[in-house]
Amino acid sequence: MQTIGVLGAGAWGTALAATAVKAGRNVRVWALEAEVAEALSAGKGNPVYLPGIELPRVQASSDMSILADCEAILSVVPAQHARACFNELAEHLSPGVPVLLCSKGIEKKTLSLMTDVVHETMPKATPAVLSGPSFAADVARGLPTAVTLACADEKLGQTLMQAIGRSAFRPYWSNDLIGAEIGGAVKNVLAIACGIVEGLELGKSAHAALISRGFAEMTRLAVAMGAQQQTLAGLCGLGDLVLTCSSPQSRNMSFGMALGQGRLAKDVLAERNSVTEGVATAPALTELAAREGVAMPICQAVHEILAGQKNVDEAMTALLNRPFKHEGF
Ligand SMILES: NC(=O)c1ccc[n+]([C@@H]2O[C@H](COP(=O)([O-])OP(=O)(O)OC[C@H]3O[C@@H](n4cnc5c(N)ncnc54)[C@H](O)[C@@H]3O)[C@@H](O)[C@H]2O)c1
Ligand SMILES: O=P(O)(O)OC[C@H](O)CO
Repeated sequence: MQTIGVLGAGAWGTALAATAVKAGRNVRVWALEAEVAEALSAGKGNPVYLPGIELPRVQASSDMSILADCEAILSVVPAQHARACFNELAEHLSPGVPVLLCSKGIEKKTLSLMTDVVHETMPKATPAVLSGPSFAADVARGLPTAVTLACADEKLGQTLMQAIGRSAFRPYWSNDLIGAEIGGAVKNVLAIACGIVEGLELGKSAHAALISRGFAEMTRLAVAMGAQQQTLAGLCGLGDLVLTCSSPQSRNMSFGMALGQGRLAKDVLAERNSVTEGVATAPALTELAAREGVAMPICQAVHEILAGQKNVDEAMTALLNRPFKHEGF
């Protein structure tokens, strides 16, 4: 597998393109913005979404035909834009080409996971999932990172791992796509909750409790949707939950911190050109949890805050006054 396409040139698409180049691949990138494509093709990196990171020259364009003939596609567009992008990508994709889903979210309109969106829009593509604790800036700087690469076919999984992996970017194979997707989507909503706890200065004990009980929510939903419980204990579940809930480098966590400090969601989001995936995933998760009959009180509290149904104090009081119960998942 020599030629890799990257759909989406935000911070993560850029970091993954840099990784694939370092792994020895030819890399082609589709960027929404022509100026981003021009900068990437000129070897100037990505001044809009990942400034200050060197990226050896890649072929980039804002015309999606650049991805035709690629042997694998890394999809790194925000979850709410994936369907529209895949509809366009379908015209350029050869049958059977693996599409490695690297974004972390659930489609709000349909409650679809990204693999569902691939099946619906590009039925001849082979979906796989890349998810785990990995800040784009860390990966682009070559700092050590490990992620889950979930793919139903182990041989294809090995091929994809060889294509993009290297010593500082270590993929681990799993056959559990649903577990990998749910882990990545839910941790973003929990990171907003952790940020709120941090912004309210409720202390590290509350922070740890939230991570543990959030992990139980993530696991409950994933298992109800057909995932293996052990997947959630891995990089794409607990690993990413710990990273994202522990650092304001996370957009989701820093967004939650701002809410906890009394700022309005719309004002914080208006200041950003980057995506805060948990904002759209929170309402989707609340609906999914109801559909699957699982309790996700922390994620629901985040949704209620974002929907203006409760303020942060009311949401926190409601969570703290839930009945005492058995600790299990
Ligand atoms: N940044 C990270 O550290 C990181 C790490 C792992 C996973 N991810 C995931 O990767 C995905 C992309 O995040 P990011 O950080 O690379 O993005 P970003 O926040 O850096 O940039 C936003 C991206 O959204 C794109 N975009 C905006 N409107 C669009 C539209 N209508 N159609 C298509 N694309 C559109 C922009 O072109 C840009 O590429 C998210 O799901 C995120 O959760 C990010
Ligand atoms: O900045 P965030 O919150 O989107 O998190 C980035 C990555 O998903 C961390 O693994």
